[in-house]
Amino acid sequence: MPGKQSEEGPAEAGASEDSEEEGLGGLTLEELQQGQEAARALEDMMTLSAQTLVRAEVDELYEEVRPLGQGCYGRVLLVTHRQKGTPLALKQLPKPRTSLRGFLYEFCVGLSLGAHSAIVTAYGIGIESAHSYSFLTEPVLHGDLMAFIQPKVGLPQPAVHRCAAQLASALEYIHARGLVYRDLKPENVLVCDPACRRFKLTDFGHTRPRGTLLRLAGPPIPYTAPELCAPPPLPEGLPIQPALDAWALGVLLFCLLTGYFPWDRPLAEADPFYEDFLIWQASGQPRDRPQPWFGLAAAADALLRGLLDPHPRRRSAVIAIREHLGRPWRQREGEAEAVGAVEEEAGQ
Ligand SMILES: Nc1ncnc2c1ncn2[C@@H]1O[C@H](COP(=O)(O)OP(=O)(O)OP(=O)(O)O)[C@@H](O)[C@H]1O
Repeated sequence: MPGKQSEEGPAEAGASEDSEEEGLGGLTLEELQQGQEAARALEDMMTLSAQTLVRAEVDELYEEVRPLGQGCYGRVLLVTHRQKGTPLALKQLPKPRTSLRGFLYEFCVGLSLGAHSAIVTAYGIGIESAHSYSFLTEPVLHGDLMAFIQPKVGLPQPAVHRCAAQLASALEYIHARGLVYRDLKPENVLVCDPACRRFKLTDFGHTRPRGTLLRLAGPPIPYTAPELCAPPPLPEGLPIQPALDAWALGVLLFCLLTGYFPWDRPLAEADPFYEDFLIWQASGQPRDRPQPWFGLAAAADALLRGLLDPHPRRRSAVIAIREHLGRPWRQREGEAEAVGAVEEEAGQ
């Protein structure tokens, strides 16, 4: 079942200033500068936000209605403003697990990206309480994508197309600001309506400027790109690129189309499903097509093989999705499509 796995923790270092592309771990100078600008803008925003933190206990200001979700780092509550009654989502990060800097970082990344229609809107309110840090965003009340993916089936095709288009647009927006999202998975995609028409990306705790040096600190998951599993090009790690998100988007779309992960981890020596995929990727021959891919149509093959190219420089950008939206992504549409059609009518 797709989801419920978490990627690596960062082993970060500042980006190199070497002018040779080789010395930049494969990044061009322009790419490196884009990441450095994003890092500087975030630092400024964090300094300002630290000065305007509200110091109060959450229940003095907001009334808890119900939990909306729980992650490894924090919990998210539906609350209402005590005076105005406005419903809000409050993400609360316990102090023992989150530094002030870590909190400000996630808060400011969310604030800087929240104007996009497929990214959860952040309100510029950060709260420091005795035992936690919190910030407020718009509440999205239909849960996350995990609840909508039917095991062994996936999502109805029209919903997959909409989700793909909206997530690609959100990721393109993030990449254009010099950032890499790094945590694409169903739990971080919020669903705005029961017919799956609108989606919003949330959780910017792992987002980092392009060129940040990272090493895999835990076991890889299906969404982990293979370049992060390989020995890093620089001693401090891999300079991260938007291609990491393109990979994760390819894996997520496979899950939405089939209800399965394509593999457990992108390691040919340890995962036969990934090994079979690499053989097919290299040959392009129909006879090498792995069994889990049988139900996909030619447009989905072309899209996913581009997003899941093992070489990050050859991998398609997330926006490649646009070229493939008008065509079917599954070979045969069955029960799931019928359910989708009914839900769509109901949602109109
Ligand atoms: N604005 C929101 N509206 C509704 N539900 C939300 C909202 N934000 C988050 N959630 C729910 O809360 C869950 C946990 O939130 P989030 O991913 O931000 O926490 P986390 O601790 O950073 O998670 P992770 O372990 O993935 O890093 C999400 O999977 C989602 O179901």
